[in-house]
Amino acid sequence: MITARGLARSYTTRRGVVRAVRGVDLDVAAGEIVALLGPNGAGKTTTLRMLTTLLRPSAGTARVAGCDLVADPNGVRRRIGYVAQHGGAAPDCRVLEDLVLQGRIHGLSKAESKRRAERLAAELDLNGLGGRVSRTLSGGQRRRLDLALGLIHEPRLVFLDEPTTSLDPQSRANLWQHIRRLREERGITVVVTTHYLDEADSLADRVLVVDRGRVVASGSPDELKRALGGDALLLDVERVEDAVRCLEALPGVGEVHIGPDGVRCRVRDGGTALPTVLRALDAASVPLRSVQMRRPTLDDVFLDLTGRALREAGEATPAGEEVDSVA
Ligand SMILES: Nc1ncnc2c1ncn2[C@@H]1O[C@H](COP(=O)(O)OP(=O)(O)OP(=O)(O)O)[C@@H](O)[C@H]1O
Repeated sequence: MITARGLARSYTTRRGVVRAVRGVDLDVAAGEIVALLGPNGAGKTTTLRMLTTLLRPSAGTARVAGCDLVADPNGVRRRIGYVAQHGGAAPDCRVLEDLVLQGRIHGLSKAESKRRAERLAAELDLNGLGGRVSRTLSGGQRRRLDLALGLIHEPRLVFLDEPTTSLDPQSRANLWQHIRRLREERGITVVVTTHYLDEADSLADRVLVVDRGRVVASGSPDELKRALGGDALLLDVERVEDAVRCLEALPGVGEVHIGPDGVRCRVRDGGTALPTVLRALDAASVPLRSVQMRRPTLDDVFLDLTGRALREAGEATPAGEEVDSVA
């Protein structure tokens, strides 16, 4: 459904050239749900905007839904759906009117547009809301309407940019359910960008981890976590620097990292390593408040690949913001 090679995009700003995407290769098969996972500024939106023809690549080639991205952008546009980060619903328009209008923009007859609008409203739990003005909808309802607007022309491939940002946990899980069901029932292919680990983990068949404009790993969430192996230990300690020194000196303890929740490290087998770790911290007089042992998460995968935790990466390092001075 998508084949991209060496996709790149730079922005020229007053400070210089920002290389937002630096050569992305991508293969997405029909019917897959693929997540581009990365921190703020990693280049996810730029990649999506290129694949949806909204932005011309500075370099690289791609075929999207059977059409060449650069030679036939209209062909691509006709075959895909795109739901932007802030959605496309008109705040003062009524739900069904907006859906019908969107269908008409895609060249559907009034009757066909209305039929599809009603079907989508039913599928996406918008029944009974057809007469409501969009700005009065809840966040979850609004995102479902955005999704419906992106699907009215029945594309085989849909791109969703950060679909659940600013939704509460229940509405997020509900939207994932809808997206999965649309895939099951309509067989659509979904490419989604996210900086939420749980979203990539529970929604996607395959995750492409994006950092500083590059894909640094790809695989199913389980494959990525399995490849890492071992267990993660999270230690809430009082003297963080001493704890780090102590852990780094222990054989079999790797990737010691200070995060917002405490000191994190990886060990081959948590059950065996834990007593050794606790004894060493005690011997170094490092007070321990709590310890958690768990299987690796996608955050551990990101940490392993980049040396930074995903949740901190956006703030700690302006990924992609490496500015090359203008010649
Ligand atoms: N129009 C623009 N002009 C200049 N720089 C830009 C522009 N759009 C994006 N960038 C920069 O390109 C880099 C990648 O941005 P992009 O929006 O693609 O990242 P992202 O991973 O989607 O982040 P987010 O999750 O915050 O949307 C960032 O450093 C960003 O500041």
